[in-house]
Amino acid sequence: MPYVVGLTGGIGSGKSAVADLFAQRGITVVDTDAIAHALTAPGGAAMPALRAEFGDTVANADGALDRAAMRAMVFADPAARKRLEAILHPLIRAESERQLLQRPAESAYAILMVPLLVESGDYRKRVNRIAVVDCAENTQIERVMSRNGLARSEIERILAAQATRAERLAAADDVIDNDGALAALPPQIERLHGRYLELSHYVS
Ligand SMILES: CC(C)(COP(=O)(O)OP(=O)(O)OC[C@H]1O[C@@H](n2cnc3c(N)ncnc32)[C@H](O)[C@@H]1O)[C@@H](O)C(=O)NCCC(=O)NCCS
Ligand SMILES: Nc1ncnc2c1ncn2[C@@H]1O[C@H](COP(=O)(O)OP(=O)(O)OP(=O)(O)O)[C@@H](O)[C@H]1O
Repeated sequence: MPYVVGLTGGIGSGKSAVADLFAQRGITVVDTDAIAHALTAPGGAAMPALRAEFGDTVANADGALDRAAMRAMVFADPAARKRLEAILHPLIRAESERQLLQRPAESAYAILMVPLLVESGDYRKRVNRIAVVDCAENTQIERVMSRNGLARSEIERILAAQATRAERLAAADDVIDNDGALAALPPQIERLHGRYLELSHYVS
């Protein structure tokens, strides 16, 4: 079993920026957001079940999930979000497990990147350690507004569906501070990488 570090953080906190720095150090990154996107791409394995549950209008002409429409629906309606998650989460979990087990031997440990890790008992049990990318809520909102062009109110609804900053910090073994410049990340990741190499050495 590989040593697995769970990487989490709220929307726009900087998980992808942090994951890239681990990947540059030869570490396998299993990205559950990327898996969710693949499952809902044209011909994606989740699309038949999503059409059956929500109707054919959830798909675009090319067969991919209409992400903007689904986002508007599920972050306004917790029951719809549960129906979406009931279809996607088991598929995401199975695929992430498959990718973890397939990791190349050169990767001494693996990063499992899960936005909803703190919220999920299953993922918490699966990981050996939890690293949280942390920044102020307002920083998250500003970054997502400039990246996706989403309205502040829409981002606030997504934040409301996630654990709070305090809940995430309470679950963290390691905290990566991403309130500053991007240049502040590599020294933090270098230090954690050294620590994870040591820790994985003792369990493998
Ligand atoms: C609602 C969907 C279609 C919106 O798509 P969109 O392209 O706008 O966002 P994307 O998938 O890139 O996710 C961006 C971020 O939104 C947040 N988010 C996504 N799903 C959820 C959720 N169910 N609950 C809370 N926050 C969520 C996360 O911070 C994530 O990093 C999409 O997020 C989705 O299918 N969500 C359900 C699957 C899921 O829970 N994914 C989280 C990874 S396990
Ligand atoms: N320290 C930083 N300074 C400035 N911009 C940053 C910083 N960290 C991340 N960003 C930018 O903020 C946005 C969100 O970062 P990133 O995509 O890494 O977050 P994420 O946690 O993976 O987001 P999501 O949950 O939405 O997938 C990106 O456009 C990224 O380039």
